[in-house]
Amino acid sequence: MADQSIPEARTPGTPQIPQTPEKALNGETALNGGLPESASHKDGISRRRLLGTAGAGGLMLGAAGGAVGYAARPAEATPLTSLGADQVMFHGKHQPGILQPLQARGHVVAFDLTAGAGRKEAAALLRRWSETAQRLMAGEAAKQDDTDVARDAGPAALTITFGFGHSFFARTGLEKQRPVSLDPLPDFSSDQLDKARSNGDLWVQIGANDALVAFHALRAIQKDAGQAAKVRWQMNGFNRSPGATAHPMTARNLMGQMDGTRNPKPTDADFDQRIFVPESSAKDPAWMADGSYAVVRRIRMLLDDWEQLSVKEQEDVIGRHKSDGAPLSGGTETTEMDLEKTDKAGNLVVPLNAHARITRPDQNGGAAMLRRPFSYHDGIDADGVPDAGLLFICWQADPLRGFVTVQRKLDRGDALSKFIRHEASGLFAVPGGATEGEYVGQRLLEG
Ligand SMILES: C=CC1=C(C)c2cc3[nH]c(cc4nc(cc5[nH]c(cc1n2)c(C)c5CCC(=O)O)C(CCC(=O)O)=C4C)c(C)c3C=C
Ligand SMILES: [Fe+2]
Repeated sequence: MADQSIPEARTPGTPQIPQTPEKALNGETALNGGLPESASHKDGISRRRLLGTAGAGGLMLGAAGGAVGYAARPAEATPLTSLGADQVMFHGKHQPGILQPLQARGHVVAFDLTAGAGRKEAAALLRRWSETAQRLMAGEAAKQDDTDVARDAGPAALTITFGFGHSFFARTGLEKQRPVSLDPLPDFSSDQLDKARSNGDLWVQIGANDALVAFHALRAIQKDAGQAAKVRWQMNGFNRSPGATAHPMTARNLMGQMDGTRNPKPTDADFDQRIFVPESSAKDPAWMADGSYAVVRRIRMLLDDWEQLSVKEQEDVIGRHKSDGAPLSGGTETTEMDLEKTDKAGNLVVPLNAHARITRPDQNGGAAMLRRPFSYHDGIDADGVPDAGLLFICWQADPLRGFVTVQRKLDRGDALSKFIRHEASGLFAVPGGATEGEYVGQRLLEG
């Protein structure tokens, strides 16, 4: 099929408004992309309407600029809602899909290179994937054989992120470039991992605030793989839809808890150091500069057992109130937890094995990670048990200092562990973002 993109449909001169990553992550987004509400009017369209809700972080385009790519949009068409118009830029220092707010839909998919495919085919694949990601994230059609699934929709904050697994490097003759941080994760006593749904040569994370936009991207990425790579496993997830709450709030997981409260923030002095590989790293190859390591765990929630607990028992497992996420030691969601506080009987109000106590960086030698999960639900097993839980995805500069340190601690006595089961696992090196004219991973594949 011919290229359907009509770039001239983008409003000429529509400004691209950068958002600070801090606002992006926390969902504290100005409706007008940080400009005064009354700022400017363009052709009678208010700036607010033009830009839409700047909720996706990265660089945003708004309603008039977000829906290019499919023809037959009437000249007088009503602009897209802010949700559809939200656009994240593909090019940048870091790949998209790390710093942006959680999207309502997510797909994660791992590929293995096929028998005949090596470095050359992998490079061509990453080039194709990068072009597709750039086009789809801009609301354009795929270059070849677009399926029309996202026709009529804007980019809806679509992000597509690419990573390399341990096995990729031997397959492509690039063993010398394999980061030591990709060494296999240790076994944990609570693991019940399905090897067929773990790891993989290549990993792609897709997020969007519209289910059709997300599926469209997944299908395009799969078709681009062609003869070079085959799907190894694929998982689907979701989060709350933007706008579902009266004001931006921390997401809830399928146990009903507020989950994400204590995520590191880009304004933290050590944020970059904890989450991204520095430009000159003694431990990492140069091609990983500005990249990050993603640990992906499919964690089933044993909801029948969990839901037997009283709310008070559930709160003791986590160490925070279920209603508002406030620590059991008092205050609001953002109040610092008082680890020493005792009740009248002298018992600690935040139990020693509470999940939110033992995962704290100050209890783990500073270990920190950026958690950016999706919930999942894959139906109900024959015995009536929901196959549901968390696609736990966390980002860090060093998985040994981040995920592994904390998971070892959890293994030794987390109150939550009775109610969850780790069923699949992956560890991927996610290189820095591509610059204009570059594809993701080029510094590795052509370095
Ligand atoms: C190894 C890392 C972690 C796994 C695995 C994990 C699983 C998991 N967590 C929840 C629910 C909550 N986690 C919370 C906090 C929290 N969890 C981790 C790490 C892992 N969680 C960290 C590093 C933190 C933050 C600690 C801190 O900095 O204080 C919370 C509390 C609210 C919050 O801060 O987000 C909840 C709730 C589930 C349900 C789960 C597995 C299914
Ligand atoms: Fe947690």
